[in-house]
Amino acid sequence: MRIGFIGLGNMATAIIGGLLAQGIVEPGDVIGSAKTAATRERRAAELGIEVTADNAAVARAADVLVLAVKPVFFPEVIAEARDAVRDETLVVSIAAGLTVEVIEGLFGRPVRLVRCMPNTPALVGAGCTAVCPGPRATADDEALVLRLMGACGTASVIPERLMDAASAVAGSSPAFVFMFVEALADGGVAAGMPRAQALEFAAQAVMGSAKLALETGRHPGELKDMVCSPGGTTIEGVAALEAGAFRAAVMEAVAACVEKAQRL
Ligand SMILES: NC(=O)C1=CN([C@@H]2O[C@H](COP(=O)(O)OP(=O)(O)OC[C@H]3O[C@@H](n4cnc5c(N)ncnc54)[C@H](O)[C@@H]3O)[C@@H](O)[C@H]2O)C=CC1
Ligand SMILES: O=C(O)[C@@H]1CCC=N1
Repeated sequence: MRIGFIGLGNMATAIIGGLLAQGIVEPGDVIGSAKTAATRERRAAELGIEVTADNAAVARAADVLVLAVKPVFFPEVIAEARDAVRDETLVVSIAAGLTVEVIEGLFGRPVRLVRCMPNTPALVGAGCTAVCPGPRATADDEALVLRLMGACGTASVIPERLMDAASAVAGSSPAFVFMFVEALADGGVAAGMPRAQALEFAAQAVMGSAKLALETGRHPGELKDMVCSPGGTTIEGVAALEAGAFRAAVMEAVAACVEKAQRL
């Protein structure tokens, strides 16, 4: 099976890296295209995959074709590649905001299409991917995408009406988490920790907290209460975050992502 990626940016690279690391594909199974020679050369060196400037060549070679450019470039990329896409090719879009209907409209014909909303932790096998099969995707297509993306973390089928929410909560949220980790480390540095140690402690504490929530299934509020010793230090920090409208700010970040996705 050959997997083609049109676009070799941050997300495509994370997926390819995750698939390679998990041994799901070999470098020879992957062909990709990127806009610039510099990107093509870098990805070829990093990943050991075949690269080209020719999107139609990627489409022609691919049994699974991943459209991994930004939404704004979908019209030109699909116009360039669609005649080379075989009827039996499975097309996977990872674009935020673009619906199955819009993407099929750009092809101008029925295609075996599955929408995915992955995230960058796929690179280390800890991704979270939402999957939405189009009307002409077969059960085997859905199973294949679940297998590929499930090898890079978790992969779950959701209704298309929730894809913008999933894009915010899982696709975009790593950026928010990295901001949180950086801010925790800044606080540690302010209290005298060396920067590298503060970053390691912050990232490990966030990863451990997420692992504790996922593996126990206990509500985050309960887990938060487990940390807040009566009259202790943590509850002072919780009070400071509440005073800074931390939860409201996070909810507003999700809403802003959803609103932008709906405008794409
Ligand atoms: N970055 C992320 O964490 C996530 C991104 N996505 C989606 O993935 C897609 C790509 O996003 P990023 O990787 O962040 O963007 P990026 O800017 O890092 O990469 C985009 C890639 O597309 C290439 N490209 C642009 N025009 C092209 C063309 N005409 N032909 C061939 N290649 C072309 C660029 O050279 C670049 O390699 C977007 O649709 C985004 O919504 C989805 C989930 C998460
Ligand atoms: O920022 C974006 O548009 C993409 C989609 C989700 C994460 N990154």
